[in-house]
Amino acid sequence: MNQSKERRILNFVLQNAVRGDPCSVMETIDKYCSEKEWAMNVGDVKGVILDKTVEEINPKVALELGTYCGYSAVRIARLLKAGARLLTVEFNPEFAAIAKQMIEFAGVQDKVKLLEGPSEVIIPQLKKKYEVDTLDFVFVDHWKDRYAPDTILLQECSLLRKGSVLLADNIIFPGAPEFVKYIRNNPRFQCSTYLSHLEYMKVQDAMEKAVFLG
Ligand SMILES: Cc1cc(-c2n[nH]c(CCNC(=O)c3cc(-c4ccc(F)cc4)cc(O)c3O)n2)ccn1
Ligand SMILES: [Mg+2]
Repeated sequence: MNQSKERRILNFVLQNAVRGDPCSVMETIDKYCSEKEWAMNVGDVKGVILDKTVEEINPKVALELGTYCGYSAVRIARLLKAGARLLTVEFNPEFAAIAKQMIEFAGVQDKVKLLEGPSEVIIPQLKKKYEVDTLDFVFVDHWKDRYAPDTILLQECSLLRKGSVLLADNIIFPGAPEFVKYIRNNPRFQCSTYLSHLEYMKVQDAMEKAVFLG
């Protein structure tokens, strides 16, 4: 049975990147996906916006919705300080299996917990099952029609505190219009938009940063 694109990406990393070196893993994925096969990693251009946001917040507890191959989990985890952790949620079992190997190869597995399942099931489990109090940072990068409902669910589950930061990918392409409408008109969030480009393409995209005001 022929290999998936995600398996080809992982194999390219295993054969070409430096084990235990997160930057090498990121560079190798970006090389493969810009030269050989496009894939929906946040990528090296929007990745810098993600880096700056994580460095500014220096989160103790971070959540990622949409692991995919683990590119942004590696990207975020490499910046986390000792004792800080990233919980990342992936719905697709094949993607989760690839991401697990990617995260381990990069050597950031001690900072990352990969949770398999749909966001609407996992989010309500974070407090009791995964011992989360509140989230300092959330990277929203999963199904675009789940951005708004899951932002509401995070609030309903009391997972956000004054100053929690959400960073949402793909605000322009593929787009998350319900989320943009919800978050920009919501007095409980302070929003800013970072114009950029879709990963590995000249197509315009953007990221939305939303600070929860409590
Ligand atoms: C419900 C639930 C879901 C998840 C979940 N896990 N993994 C994902 C991946 C979601 N990501 C995307 O679909 C995505 C798509 C594009 C794209 C596609 C096609 C184009 F032509 C152009 C751009 C670009 C991107 O940057 C994206 O992020 N969701 C996890 C948990 N619970
Ligand atoms: Mg994305």
